[in-house]
Amino acid sequence: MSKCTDEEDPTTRKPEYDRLSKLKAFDETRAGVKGLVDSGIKHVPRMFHHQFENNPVSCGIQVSIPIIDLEKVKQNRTTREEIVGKVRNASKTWGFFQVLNHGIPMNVMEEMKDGARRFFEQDVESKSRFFSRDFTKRVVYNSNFDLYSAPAAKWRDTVVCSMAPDPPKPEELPAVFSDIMLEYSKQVMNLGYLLFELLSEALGLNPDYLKDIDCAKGLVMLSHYYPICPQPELTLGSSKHADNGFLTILLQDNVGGLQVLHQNQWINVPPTPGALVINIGDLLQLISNDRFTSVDHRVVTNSVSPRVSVASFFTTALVPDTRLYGPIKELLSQNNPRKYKETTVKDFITYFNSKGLSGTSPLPHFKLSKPSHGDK
Ligand SMILES: O=C(O)CCC(=O)C(=O)O
Ligand SMILES: [Fe+2]
Repeated sequence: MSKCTDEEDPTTRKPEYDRLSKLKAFDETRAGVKGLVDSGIKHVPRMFHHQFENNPVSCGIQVSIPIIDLEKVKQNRTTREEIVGKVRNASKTWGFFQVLNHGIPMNVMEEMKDGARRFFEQDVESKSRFFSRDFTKRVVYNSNFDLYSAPAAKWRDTVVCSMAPDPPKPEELPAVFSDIMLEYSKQVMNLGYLLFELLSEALGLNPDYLKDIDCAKGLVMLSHYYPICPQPELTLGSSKHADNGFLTILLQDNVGGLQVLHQNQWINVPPTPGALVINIGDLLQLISNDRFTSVDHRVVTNSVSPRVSVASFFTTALVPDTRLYGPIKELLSQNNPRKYKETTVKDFITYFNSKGLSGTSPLPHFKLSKPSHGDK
């Protein structure tokens, strides 16, 4: 076994552990976690070992995030209001829901997952062209965006691409999935517009409100590959975190592994044919003054099947933007005073990144020490 894998044979474990050089050696392979698995690794290297907290995993099949059927969203006022009510409840109590009949054709979703899988399953040389840690680049492939700052590395590889407001030219994207990335992201933008309308209405605002303040302006797409893991009990595909943007639309394959923290229990989000998973991000919680909730989630690994997911983040994190976001004034009242300071998306993300995916919410940092009745 080569040194870069950091694989530890328990019988020859050495007392000293130079974590940084292990991380560097791993990073320099540019082959990601998939490269470790392809090399035949039998033990999860120490840099991937996670501290597990005590929250139990719910074994009940009766608890699950809500599933909302959008089919009748444009049929008439009553059906629309019913759907808006479900979106409001789910966004408050769960921060997560799945949507069906959302308008993105099944074949586009399937091709997007196949395309992402093709990218990761090609040879290392082809992927290396996109290997970088500089997120100002249009396409960035690496393993663990916070490899050097997080307490433990995650068992996954990712390719990140900024798709809006300035869509890439096909030749800027990896050829193995450029066409489907463009098609899928166009469809995701349309679904995003609809979801932001429903969320605006759920807050009692006019349907265009959230779009008009640029919540749907930026789209960053993360395609994740979670290789098979020889010791799933030691590591995580994604550690506990909440998403920092406005909204996330997640496409997952049929393997499963995503869990949402609800009432201190990890609840599985079962793959549901044709469905997309939607979750509220931290910035939407902030501007809704806590009417919506950004909820912690994680991904567990397994030893049976690699998993692919595509997370589309509505965020202007990668766009120069000086707009200030604070609790929406129309939502504030004597009984509902403002809870947060204003921030730019850039400052919010910079603070978030300084913590890595450590599971610590950035929201308390932007909270006013005393809710304010001023400027409601
Ligand atoms: O792969 C998943 O199911 C979740 C990914 C995720 O949480 C993220 O990209 O923020
Ligand atoms: Fe996430």
